Parts: sequence; structure tokens; C-alpha cells
Amino acid sequence: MILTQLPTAFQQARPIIETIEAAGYEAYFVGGGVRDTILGKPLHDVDIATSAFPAEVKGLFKRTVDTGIEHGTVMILDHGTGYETTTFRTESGYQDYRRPDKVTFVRSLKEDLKRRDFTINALAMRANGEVIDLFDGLADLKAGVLRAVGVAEDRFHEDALRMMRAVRFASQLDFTIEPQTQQAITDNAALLTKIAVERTRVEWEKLLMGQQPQRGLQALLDTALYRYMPQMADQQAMLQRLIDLPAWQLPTIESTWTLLAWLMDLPNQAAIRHLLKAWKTSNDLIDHVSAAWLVVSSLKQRGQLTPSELFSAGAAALKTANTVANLLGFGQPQAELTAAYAALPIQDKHELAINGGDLLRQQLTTPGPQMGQILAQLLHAVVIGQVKNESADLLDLARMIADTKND
Ligand SMILES: Nc1ccn([C@@H]2O[C@H](COP(=O)(O)OP(=O)(O)OP(=O)(O)O)[C@@H](O)[C@H]2O)c(=O)n1
Repeated sequence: MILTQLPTAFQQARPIIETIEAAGYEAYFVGGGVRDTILGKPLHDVDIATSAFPAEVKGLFKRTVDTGIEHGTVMILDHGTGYETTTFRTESGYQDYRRPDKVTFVRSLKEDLKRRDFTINALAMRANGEVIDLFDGLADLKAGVLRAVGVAEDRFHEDALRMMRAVRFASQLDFTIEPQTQQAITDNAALLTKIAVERTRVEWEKLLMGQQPQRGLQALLDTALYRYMPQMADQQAMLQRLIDLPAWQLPTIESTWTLLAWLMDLPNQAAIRHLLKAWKTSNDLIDHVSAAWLVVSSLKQRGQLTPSELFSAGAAALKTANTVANLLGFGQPQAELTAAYAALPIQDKHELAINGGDLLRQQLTTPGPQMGQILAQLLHAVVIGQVKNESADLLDLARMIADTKND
């Protein structure tokens, strides 16, 4: 097969391959970029594999960066773009796929391709678009099948993350997992516990945001791989609920986690924090999702939100929550919620017309917790429309609050 119309990114990278070839080595485009191009999907990155050893690659180009030289990866800089070029290799023991524990450089393309995870990811392409298909990846691409290269069990022992990649690709590409490959996942699922949580999380999020999440989730259930994901061992029912929802596709990582947290029937925000901490997500994500989760529960219980709830959630978490609530059948039209939020007297606590300094100057309080309490009460009063956000009104109210406190 020859691809005639190569995406621009490949066309621009052609001279790199041609330079390596002119020096007597082999070089090919490899990996997800080749797969996605054949599928007609946009490509994310251009990866090159070559028989030249790293020092040889460096000798051929003016500007290179040693991004992972001990693993065979050199980045070639060309017209402002960086091309990761990796020497044909075999390896074992991954903390990170790009940084295995042990690497052996080889000169043969076939050796390199045969240690890759799935046949659809083991295609190579020459600079002229000719696809080299040593493991029948093209047939599997056409049939929509994920099949491990060679003995599936060996591939999963080399890198247990590949089991997560299988279910992720099932969702992302809407592919089926070939039976022996699936059986090997069932047999080796427990190996996933050896994998760094961050790596598992990336695949899990991609699965949930894929075009057919139900397909990936079903494979997770069928193979019991979910049991070895953080905090998921007893989540069979939740996964089934996700599968049973009418077709869904979520736009953001935040909405994905909010949906998940909601379907897990977690008791409170502390439980959500615990869940997300176990998955090692960022603190920003934890704050966002726990705020959104609270909004989802209000929408579920009352179908609407108080000004105070709108204010404390903030625009971003509101949007997330409503997306999830809509998916679950109890959301509001997004425009209504946006309008209600915009109609709040203030959207941010920094907009409050007075601050702690003003209270001190008027000797209404002393620095410390009492000041914070008064400011919080003022903020609340402004948000619910009890008082105008003007300094004279706020100082009057602060005086009343301070008096009652001092009584
Ligand atoms: N655990 C892994 C990770 C990657 N690969 C190989 O390295 C290539 C590039 O990996 P990566 O960029 O992580 O993933 P892609 O397959 O390109 O997919 P995507 O970009 O969608 O993540 C893969 O196609 C595959 O050949 C592998 O064999 N085993």
C-alpha cells in the first residue's frame, strides 16, 4: 500500500528520512501517526525509527537534542520542528514507555516492530508513503481489530500498561479486541498494579473521552482489568451504569471525573478528594470536580441552584456540572445557567467593595478569624442580594455584625 496524499507534517519530515537514507541507513515513519493517517484521523506526532545509532544520527544533522539518548532517542530540529528519532531497539521493563530499564539497539526494522504492542501500531512507512506491514496490521486496521503483535502475554509482560492501551484504543477507535489478546489481558490483569498510577490515568481518561467509551468499558469489565485500577476494585456496578447510559461522549477531563464520582455514589466532597488523590490528579482538577459534584447533587435534589450555590461553584464548575447533569437527564439549558450566573451581583470575592483593611481602619474588627467571618457574611449578603455591593452599605452591615458578635 502506498499513501499518495501524506499529511503536511509527514511531508515536511521527508527530508529527515531522506538524509538518513542518503547516509546508508534505514529510516521510517512509525507508531500512531502512521495508524491515524491510514484511518484518516488527524495525526498527533511524527515518530521516526532508524537503523542508525544515536551518535550516527547526531553526526548527520546540525541541530539535535539528546532527549533520551540512552534509549536511542534523539530529537532532530528542523525549521522549528522537533522530530523524535529512535534507533531500532528491543527493550524490557518500563516505568515509562520511552524510558525502559533495558534497551538493546538492533539494525533490523522487523526486530523493532515485533516488540511493539498491537499490529495496528507496528506499521512503518517510507518517506514516499509506502506502508511496510510485517504483522498484518493493515488487515486489522481495516477490520477494526486490536491484536497484540506475536504472543500477547509476552507483550503485556514487557509493559502491563499495554492492557490499558488495548481498552483505550477499543474506545478511541471503536475497535474490538481480538479474543487471544483479550484472554491475555484477563490472565495478566493483576500486572497493572505495577504500573505508575499517572500512566494508567492517562489511558483511563483517553478511554472515557473516546468515541465509544462503552466499548472500552465493556472490555474492562469482561477482562476484570478494572479491579486493578486505583479505587476501582469494587466498582463493577458503577461501570455497568456507565455502559447502560445512552450513548455519551464527554468534552473534558473534568466532566469525565465528575460523572464518575457521581455514579460511584460517593458520600461527600472528602470522598471525592480521596478518590482523585489516589489517581494522582492535579489539585486544580480535585477542586473543580468536587465543586461540580456538589452542583450536580443540588440539581438532582432540587432541579435548580441558589445564588449562593451558583457563586461558590464558579462558571467553570457550573458548566461541567450541568454537562454531566444533562447527560443524566436532570440538567438545565446551559444558556439559562450561564445567564443566572451572569446575573449574580458579583462573580468573584475580589469584587466585594470593601476588604479586611477597610474593616480594620473603621475599627470594626481585629486581624484574625473574626475578620474572615465578617467578610464571609458580607460576601454572602451581597451574593443573595441582601445588601448592595457599595462600601457605605457594607460598612453599615459590618458594624451590625460586629455589634452582635461583641454582645
Ligand atoms: N506501551 C507502549 C507504548 C507505545 N508502543 C509503541 O510506540 C508507538 C508510539 O507510542 P505512543 O506515542 O505512546 O502512542 P501512539 O500509539 O502513538 O498513540 P497515541 O498517540 O494516540 O497515544 C506505538 O504506536 C507503539 O508502536 C508500544 O509498543 N507499547
